[in-house]
Order: sequence, then C-alpha cells, then structure tokens
Amino acid sequence: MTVLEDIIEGVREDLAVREAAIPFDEIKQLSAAAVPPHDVLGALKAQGVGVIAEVKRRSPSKGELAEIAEPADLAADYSDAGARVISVLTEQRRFGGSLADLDAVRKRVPATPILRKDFVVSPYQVHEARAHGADMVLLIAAALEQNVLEALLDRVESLGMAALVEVHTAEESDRALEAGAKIIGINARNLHTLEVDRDVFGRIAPGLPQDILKVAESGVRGPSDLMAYAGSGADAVLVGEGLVTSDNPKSAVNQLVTAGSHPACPRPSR
Ligand SMILES: O=C(O)c1ccccc1NCC(=O)[C@H](O)[C@H](O)COP(=O)(O)O
Repeated sequence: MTVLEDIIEGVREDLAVREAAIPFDEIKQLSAAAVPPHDVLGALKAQGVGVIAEVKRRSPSKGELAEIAEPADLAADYSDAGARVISVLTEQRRFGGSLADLDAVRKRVPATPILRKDFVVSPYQVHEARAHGADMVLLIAAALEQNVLEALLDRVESLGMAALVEVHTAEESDRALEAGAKIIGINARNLHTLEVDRDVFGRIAPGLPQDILKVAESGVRGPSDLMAYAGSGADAVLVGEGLVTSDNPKSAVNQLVTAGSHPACPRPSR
C-alpha cells in the first residue's frame, strides 16, 4: 500500500464516523447556511506571486513540525503578513489537523480566503468544507478516478468555492484540464516516495494554458525558492514546513510576500 492509499484508508474510516453523526442531508443544509465564500480565483490573480500559507503540525515525511496550540493566532500572523490564502490541514491521523482548526481560523480571519487541505474523496467532505467556512478545497488527481474528480470539481464550484486540483505528472495535468480545473497545483512532493523535487514544477507548468492559475506546492524554504518557481511560471506558492518551523512565521511570510511583489520577481504572463 502506498503512503497516499494508507492516508486515504484512514480518511475514509474517519469520514464514516462523521457521516454517522451528521447525515449528508444535514451537512448539505449546513453548507447552504454558511457565510458566503470568498473569491479565491480573484485573490490569487492579483498582482505579484501570491503566498498560500499553511497551518501544518506534522507530516508523514517529517513527523512533528510544530505544536501550533493556537492555529488561529498563526493564521492571523499569516494574514497580517500578506498571505492571500490560508491553507488549513484538517486531516487528523497523519497531519494532526481538524475541522476545529478550520473553525478557529475562519472565525479569526474572516476576510482571508481559506483552503481546506485534506484528502477529499467524497461530496460529503466538500459540503463539510463549506459548512466550516472554507473557500477552496484540494482535489488530488492521483487519488481520484476521472469521473469522481470531475463530479467533485463540479460540486465544489456549484457551492461557490474554488478547487485546487493537485497534480504530479503531465498525465495528471491533462486529466485536471479535462476535468475543467481553473487552478492547478503542481506538487514537488512525490506522494509515493515523499521526496521533494522542485524541478517537477518547471517540467509541467510550461505545458499548461496561460489562463490556468498555477500554484507551486511544497519545498519553499525562503524567497529564493519562490523566485525560482516564479521564473518557471508560478502564480502562487503553497508553503507549510518553511513557515511553521520558522522562529518567526509572520516575518517568514512577509519575506515571501515582499519577494513575490518585487519588480525583479518574474511575472507570469497571462
Ligand atoms: O508533507 C508531507 O509529508 C505529505 C505527505 C503525503 C501527502 C501530502 C503531504 N503534504 C501535503 C502537502 O502537499 C504540503 O503540506 C504542502 O504542499 C506544503 O509543503 P511544504 O511547504 O514542503 O511543507
């Protein structure tokens, strides 16, 4: 069993428990009653290379990263420092996240778009994300059959949210385009070996249409990594470990935001 399959097995078990507690019809109603979603696409299309800053306690590749007793405080720092989107990992077993983290962050940064970062395999999780105030949902192409990817993407957009469709290969990016993805995340972290290869972005991004918003995921440890991704066409970077392990996450985001808006930073042409 691969790491991804193992994670998803646990996600499905935890999902079954939540579905038993709050049935699908009820979560649908809760999602319809939630605060309206933010325009994530608009936020990410703004001038400069955007920063998506992640609340990440631990990971399968690195184990414990940071305690993060108050995810809302961290998110407020990220937002104050200019992050365009806050990514909240809600997977519990391997990443130490929760929907309670999402609730706390939503409450604290009402004006900043939030990505629910999880292993979404069911429409239930999409409604759940919206019910808890998320504006964007991660869909990992490698984890989803094509018809399921398309159905989940449609459902995300029907609720007014945006989907970050994550790919690792050119074949997966073709599938993402076929599904109608508007925002494609190219993850440098191989979800089978967990190794990070930043060159993956530069191999895939040039093959994507100009109007697709391109997010470079994983491996950003400082401004030079952001600049390198920008040089390969990134509109935004998604950063976790480099921020949560920093002595000063607010300053770390600020340095990335400054680099991303500097005139010397390569501008993706659109
Ligand atoms: O981070 C992991 O070890 C991991 C393992 C298996 C599946 C997903 C994983 N991470 C999710 C992410 O993609 C990252 O949290 C995100 O891109 C930020 O990466 P980084 O800045 O390198 O923490």
